[in-house]
Amino acid sequence: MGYSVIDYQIVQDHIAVVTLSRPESLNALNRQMFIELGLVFSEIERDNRIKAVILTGSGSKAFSAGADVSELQRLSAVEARNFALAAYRTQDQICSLPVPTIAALNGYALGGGCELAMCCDLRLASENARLGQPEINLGIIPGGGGTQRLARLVGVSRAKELIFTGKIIPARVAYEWGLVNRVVPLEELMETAIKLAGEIATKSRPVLALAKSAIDRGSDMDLTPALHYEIECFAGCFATEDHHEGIRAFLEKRVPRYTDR
Ligand SMILES: CCCCC/C=C/C(=O)SCCNC(=O)CCNC(=O)[C@H](O)C(C)(C)COP(=O)(O)OP(=O)(O)OC[C@H]1O[C@@H](n2cnc3c(N)ncnc32)[C@H](O)[C@@H]1OP(=O)(O)O
Repeated sequence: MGYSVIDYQIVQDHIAVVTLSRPESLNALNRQMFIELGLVFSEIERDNRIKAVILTGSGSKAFSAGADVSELQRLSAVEARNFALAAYRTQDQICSLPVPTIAALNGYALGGGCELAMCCDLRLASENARLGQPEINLGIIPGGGGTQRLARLVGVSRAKELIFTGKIIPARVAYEWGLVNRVVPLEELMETAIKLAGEIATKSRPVLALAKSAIDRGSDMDLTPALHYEIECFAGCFATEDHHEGIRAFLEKRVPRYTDR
């Protein structure tokens, strides 16, 4: 399928790379971008070969500087709601993809860009990356999950500090706060992301999906139902062919050969 504001590639058989591609506006997120992200993530979901997805931005300056401010400028309250709902649907597709996702933050990840990064399972940042929710400086608040996902990742206090001040933090601070998993030089970012994706891709696809579901759905529950949900996911592993292979390979002292069934 042809895309105009994103780029899509499959590298090393099992790894998909989706690139936000509007470098002239620091990969600002417009309606078309959300439409194409929805389409590409549907394509990825249907492709059983893919075992890890990397989401990054074009150029060396930004992952995404947020929602396209020139589009926001024209919105009525009703249209703003529809825009945020459309973004929510795409984000929900990304969050519930049964395959691990890695955001490779190659520069600014601001506003909707930071919100999109927080929809991924893991975040790697280049040393020049800067993260924040500066919407307050435009007279608005985050509308793409920033008030919720940021607070869950860094705690309510730090989320409030970022959202109330619009302050942008460097990658190092984002790492100290637990907002990104790792910080690497820009030149090594994609190599590191592909290496991590490759490591994940050696595991069983259905078992990765069960691990992701146990963590994500469980973290939206109280502890007791979450622990019961984990038990269901654990039991689900025993319905896969791959768990036989994993256990057999361990006992035979060899590397498992998963078939993703
Ligand atoms: C997920 C659902 C969304 C829900 C709501 C989300 C809301 C938002 O995300 S609001 C936007 C939040 N982001 C921002 O406020 C950041 C805006 N950008 C900046 O502050 C700066 O561009 C910068 C600090 C990121 C970089 O500054 P600088 O190095 O000086 O680069 P320029 O400002 O010259 O930018 C180059 C070029 O890109 C255009 N641009 C940057 N960000 C956006 C944007 N968010 N929307 C539209 N266009 C953007 C900028 O206007 C420049 O274009 P030209 O003037 O044509 O060269």
